[in-house]
Amino acid sequence: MGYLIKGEWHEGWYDTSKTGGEFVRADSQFRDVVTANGASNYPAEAGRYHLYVSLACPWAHRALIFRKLKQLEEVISVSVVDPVITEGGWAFRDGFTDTVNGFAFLRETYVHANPGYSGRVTVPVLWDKQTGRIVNNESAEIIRMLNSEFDAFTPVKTDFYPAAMRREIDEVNAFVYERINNGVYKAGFAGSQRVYESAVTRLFAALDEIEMRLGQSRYLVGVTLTEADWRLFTTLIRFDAVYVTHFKCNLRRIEDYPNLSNYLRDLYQVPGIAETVDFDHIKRHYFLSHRHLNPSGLVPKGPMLDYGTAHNRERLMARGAKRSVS
Ligand SMILES: N[C@@H](CCC(=O)N[C@@H](CS)C(=O)NCC(=O)O)C(=O)O
Repeated sequence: MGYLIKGEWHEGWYDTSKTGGEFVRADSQFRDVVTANGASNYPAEAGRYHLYVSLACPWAHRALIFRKLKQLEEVISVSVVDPVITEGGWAFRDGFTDTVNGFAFLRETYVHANPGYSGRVTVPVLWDKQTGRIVNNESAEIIRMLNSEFDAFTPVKTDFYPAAMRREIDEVNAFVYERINNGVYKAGFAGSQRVYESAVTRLFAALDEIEMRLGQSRYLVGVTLTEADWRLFTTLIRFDAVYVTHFKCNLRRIEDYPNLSNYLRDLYQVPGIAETVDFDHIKRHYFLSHRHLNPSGLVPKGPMLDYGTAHNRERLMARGAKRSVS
């Protein structure tokens, strides 16, 4: 694992010494947008854009979910990196190939797009084949583009970020991002016992709150399945398999929460979603990439959980969310 400084690769782990042991996620740097109406440099077109993803990564998983839900498989192509990060960062090897540029390492896309790039090399990356540039490497923005800007090229017009619900979706997203999506990393990458304990306590307080909310409504924002649910899903589906042990988020499992565990099954069983979940990549990525957290390099065999079993969420269809997160 490492990062680029002015286009040069350096090996190195996240430095938490300057932040009192706290893991601080850096902002993504490529923030252009694809637009349906040509209002940006990147007009929506079929076959022009490419996604670089890891099947292991919760942020990249968001993008794969939106590509699947919006039936954009023929419109936006994909390259999958090797799930294990070793020296050199995310790489294409052992059958994982960069089908657009033929690069050996993902970092080459960053340097190609910006030769002076300094920062981490992360997935997902939305690449423009026409200009050879990175359009965007922020999953929260990539899913918005897939949700709305490619509707001319898909029969699926479902809007997962409807205008009338945006305020509430944004509110839930902010809470879920800070306390849960990033919360598991704050626990797992904490550089001291104090920081870890505080992170894990905040994480589970947030899960308790979401558990209550999901007792009132089928989805995070009432009876409509929205972007907010998919953003939570990618963390929940990794939780019992990885975060409980590898990141020491072990006060409870998702399986121990009646509402969260049924909700997770409900989302997992949405047509197409199970195909986007790859537990082999997920487990190998975390347990083999962060070797200082798992020096033996052994990948756990379990847990034995089946997300295809029945859930009880339909009974909540008539009711909307009454509670709001604080
Ligand atoms: N804010 C970014 C975060 C992406 C991210 O951190 N991806 C991780 C994989 S789960 C990564 O590529 N990490 C490599 C690194 O930090 O060196 C997004 O949501 O797109």
